[in-house]
Amino acid sequence: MKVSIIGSTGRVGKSTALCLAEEETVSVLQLISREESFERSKGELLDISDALAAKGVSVELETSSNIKDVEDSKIIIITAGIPRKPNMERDDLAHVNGRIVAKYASEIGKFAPDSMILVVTNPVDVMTYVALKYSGFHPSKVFGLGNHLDSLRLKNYMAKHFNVHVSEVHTRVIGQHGPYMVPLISSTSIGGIPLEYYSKRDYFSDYKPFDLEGTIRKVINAGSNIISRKGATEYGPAFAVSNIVKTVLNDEKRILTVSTLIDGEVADIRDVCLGVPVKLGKDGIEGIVPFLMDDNEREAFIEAAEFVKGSTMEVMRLLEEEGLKRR
Ligand SMILES: NC(=O)c1ccc[n+]([C@@H]2O[C@H](COP(=O)([O-])OP(=O)(O)OC[C@H]3O[C@@H](n4cnc5c(N)ncnc54)[C@H](O)[C@@H]3O)[C@@H](O)[C@H]2O)c1
Repeated sequence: MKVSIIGSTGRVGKSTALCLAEEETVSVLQLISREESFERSKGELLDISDALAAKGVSVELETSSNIKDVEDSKIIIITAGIPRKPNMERDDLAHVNGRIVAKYASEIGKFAPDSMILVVTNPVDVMTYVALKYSGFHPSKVFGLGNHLDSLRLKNYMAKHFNVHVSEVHTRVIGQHGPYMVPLISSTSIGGIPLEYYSKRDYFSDYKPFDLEGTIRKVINAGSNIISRKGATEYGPAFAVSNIVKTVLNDEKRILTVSTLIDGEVADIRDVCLGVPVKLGKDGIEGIVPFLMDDNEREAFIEAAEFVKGSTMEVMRLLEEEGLKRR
């Protein structure tokens, strides 16, 4: 069970490394960095080793600046790339990060042809498509983190509002990891009871009206809100990545929302990567789980698809113009 992280000296990369190692999800963790970050990567490895000793956990940690060392990985996580600064949209990074992701995906296709790729680099839906096309992998093997994190944020806000354990909230966010995200409110339930019932009667003695619009705005702005205060998001993405990796390595068949290629399965949308609920197991995506949308959600999902597709096609055109050849 070898897992590699590309971009392992970055804030998301190193937090992900610690999280995966301390949960004993993997047996070998390969930290890949650029040549100029190699010493730093070694430092991260030593620091994580100390943490694991304190925890009494034994995971083999390796570090390399040679991409060839991703070979034999089951999953390769790409976190390499430029992060957003305050007041930037994720989409502003599409071209510059597209180059980085295309290069690594192509090398992964060459050195680890039987692996799976989990993309974290933003704008993640566009980058998932780039990784898919430049690795030459089957769509079931390439997926992106975005809406799983958004879904966790929504769950968390709702659990706090209704004062229930977070596991009682069943909800998800689909579409784009960004302003075109679509919270699936029509299928949201708390303790198995549809959300709409909670506005009709007082289920709890401490019931307060739920501000749905305000909560959705909070989820959309959650990343920016953290970035404007501390410069980056780290722990949320790292633990969300760990959920996905564990689900695959342990063949858990959990239904998580990841960015994946949509090709006619939803609202007749084709050839774009977006967040949808999928069943995940040891071979990656076992299928998109059919889900219900009301008319507004469907319209918003189609709008998200149009936006992400426009951005994706533009990046693919620029990469091809620059001579980056697909596998
Ligand atoms: N999908 C999500 O939910 C999510 C959440 C948080 C961050 N992100 C994204 O993850 C990426 C990393 O964020 P971060 O905060 O860790 O950034 P960071 O600046 O801390 O780390 C970036 C990493 O990428 C590497 N890197 C930078 N330029 C590179 C290049 N040209 N070639 C190869 N490697 C390069 C750096 O060496 C470093 O290891 C960003 O694109 C960020 O927007 C996504």
